[in-house]
Amino acid sequence: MNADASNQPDPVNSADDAFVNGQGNAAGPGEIGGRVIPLRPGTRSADSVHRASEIGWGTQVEPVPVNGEVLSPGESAELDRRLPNGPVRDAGPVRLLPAVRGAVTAVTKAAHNPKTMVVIRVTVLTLQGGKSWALRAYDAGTMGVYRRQIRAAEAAGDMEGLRDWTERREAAIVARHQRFMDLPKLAFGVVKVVIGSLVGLIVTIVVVAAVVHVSGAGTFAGVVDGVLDFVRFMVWLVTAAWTPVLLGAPLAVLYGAYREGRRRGTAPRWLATSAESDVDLMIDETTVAAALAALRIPQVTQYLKGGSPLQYLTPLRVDGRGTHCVIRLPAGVTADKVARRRADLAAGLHRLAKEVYPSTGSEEGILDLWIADKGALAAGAGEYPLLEEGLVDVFKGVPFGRSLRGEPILAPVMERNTIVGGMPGQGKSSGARVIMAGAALDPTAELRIWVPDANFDFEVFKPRCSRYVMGAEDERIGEILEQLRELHAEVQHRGAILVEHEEPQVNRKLASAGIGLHPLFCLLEEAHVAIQHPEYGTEIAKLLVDIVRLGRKRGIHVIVSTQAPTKDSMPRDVTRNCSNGIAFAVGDHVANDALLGQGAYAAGHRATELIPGTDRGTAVVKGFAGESRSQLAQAYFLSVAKGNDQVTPIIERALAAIRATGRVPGADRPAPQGETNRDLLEDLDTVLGDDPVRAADVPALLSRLAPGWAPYRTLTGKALVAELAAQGVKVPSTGNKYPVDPVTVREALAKRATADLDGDD
Ligand SMILES: Nc1ncnc2c1ncn2[C@@H]1O[C@H](COP(=O)(O)OP(=O)(O)OP(=O)(O)O)[C@@H](O)[C@H]1O
Repeated sequence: MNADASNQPDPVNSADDAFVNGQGNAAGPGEIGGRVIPLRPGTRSADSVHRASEIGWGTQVEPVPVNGEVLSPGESAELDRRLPNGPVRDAGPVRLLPAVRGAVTAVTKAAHNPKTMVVIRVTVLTLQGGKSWALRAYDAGTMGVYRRQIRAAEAAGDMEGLRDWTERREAAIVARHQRFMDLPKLAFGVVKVVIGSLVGLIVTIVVVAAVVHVSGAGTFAGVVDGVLDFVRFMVWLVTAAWTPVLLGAPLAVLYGAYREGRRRGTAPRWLATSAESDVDLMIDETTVAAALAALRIPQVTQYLKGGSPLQYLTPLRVDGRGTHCVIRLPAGVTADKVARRRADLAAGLHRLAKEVYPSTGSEEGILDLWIADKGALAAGAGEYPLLEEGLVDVFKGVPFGRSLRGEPILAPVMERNTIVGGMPGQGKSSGARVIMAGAALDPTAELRIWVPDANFDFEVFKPRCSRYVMGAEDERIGEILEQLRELHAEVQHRGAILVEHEEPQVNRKLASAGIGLHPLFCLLEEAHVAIQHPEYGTEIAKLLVDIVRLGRKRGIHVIVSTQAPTKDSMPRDVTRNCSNGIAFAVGDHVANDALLGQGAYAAGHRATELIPGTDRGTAVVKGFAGESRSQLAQAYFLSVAKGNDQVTPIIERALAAIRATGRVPGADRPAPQGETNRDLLEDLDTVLGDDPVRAADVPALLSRLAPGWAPYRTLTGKALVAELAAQGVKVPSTGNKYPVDPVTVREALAKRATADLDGDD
């Protein structure tokens, strides 16, 4: 609102001016005339500023008529209320002219009327859809895809790519030309087929009519009349349907254009209505380029600024539940750099971080990008397929999850071992549980589960297991060691059975033959806890190495689960012999390669690119689809939570299937009992011959006699002498050799026996 600068002072403006200039009006109270103070630039319209500079300080201001009306504070507040953006600031209390007020009210109403907004939005989207079709038609007509790739290869100095795309373009032109040349031939062929069909139809009608006539079932003319009636009906039907079809066609085209416009997702944001919050952004070359540009990586920005399109090694194409492409990034940018900005990239693509999977392709500078359709991954892998019914043949694999593309993934388990790893809480136990649930559903399979930790995760499997140990206490880990020794012996035994049957490895036939070669699934959870146990760890590690190395071909599948495998927490020979690798989010390339194989990180198989939390339940899996390939998998999830225990019904179903055929495989053999007590004097009596033996050499003899008895493994000569002294057997020092004399030992034994007898009396 312009100031009224006439000689007649505007009381409102005067107050305003005084405020903005920081001084009062020069005229005293009651004075009408006085010095006119020009307005400070920036607080008034350009027009008034311009005039102020023209007139200079203290110049008489020309009167300018202004359409306005002085309002009372009440009227001013009422106007504020009606105007769309709340109270008017710095405008002074004014009343609009009726015509302007009408227009403002109409526009305001329209802008706030959802129906009007929808109409505008639909119109804009339909027009944009039409434009998109036109551009696509132009693109297709002028071989746009090839054109852009040729430019991109040229810009990147990629001569091979340039040659390749040029050749592809030429081949496409030749093919199109050929199709064009073939058109007359095609049309002629269609005409021939139509005429042939007509003639065939007429002949058939004539033959049928003749047969009807001859057989006396009707007359020749009757059949022909019937056919003619049918033809007349069809003509009538087409004529009747023609008008609605003609009227509906433009509507269908408009609807198609609207859909196309929505897919492009480029309608102005201010036109979005709450009903369309699910509008998807169409993923195409432009949106991908824009999302990459928004990362503000200098080389990418510079490259795109130069007008060169991105170089697509695999152009964008629909891939299962999303879109996939492979891009050669501008020189100096690694795919890893982009992958590390995954959340930012996702924001640019209007996706959640877990819906965008950038990874390193076959070279550092090649970006493999998969973008899920909006919301497509929300349901995770979905329901475990064998939740309600079904059994498994482990020779065909067990259900594990779904690829991001949505295809079910089976984990191959025979002749393999599996290592599962990742940061805490990312899904290791759940992943192992899914594999073991699958194994449980094969009635021929035996299950052994060892959890060296106080952990409920696998308790529900207990009834299906032939061996189950859970707990972090030393005794529990000692038990695990015992059972690994038993398994180690079984590996050897199975080898002998295979030799007997002249087979190199267990197959389905042998596995089902009841000769001790049934599939055996062993899970060692939190394996690092057992392997790093101060007393039993070394032997556990040694046994594991042998079992994973030799057990594969003998029908034994070992799953080791650990957090971040290092050379101390997981022997290299174990990781090397696990051809299945399941890596949930990991912290560094060392853990990555331990899970996915040496060199996996360098080859672009990177669980380091998974985001802890965001990607819970999603893993990079190796060995599930060919040895050299890895893929991203969403694991099925089987809850064992109280009130939502999904595993127990599976175990019950598995047990019912087993009862129909026999017993839980392996459960008939009692678990090896860890040694709870040994008698030192009895053992010395056994290991010592007739001559005295140096005390330092005796522990080795005792260990050989009872390898499972931990105290013998740590026993020293000096400790032995002390222990014998405590039991009444004196060992002389004799030249510092401390010979343990079998005679003294046997005397002590006899003495003890007599004392026992005396006690009994
Ligand atoms: N495939 C999945 N789908 C959905 N949620 C999952 C999936 N896997 C795991 N989760 C969620 O993550 C939680 C932790 O999973 P889990 O116990 O398997 O992790 P972990 O890696 O074994 O953790 P820790 O190392 O602490 O034992 C689960 O309770 C579950 O809520």
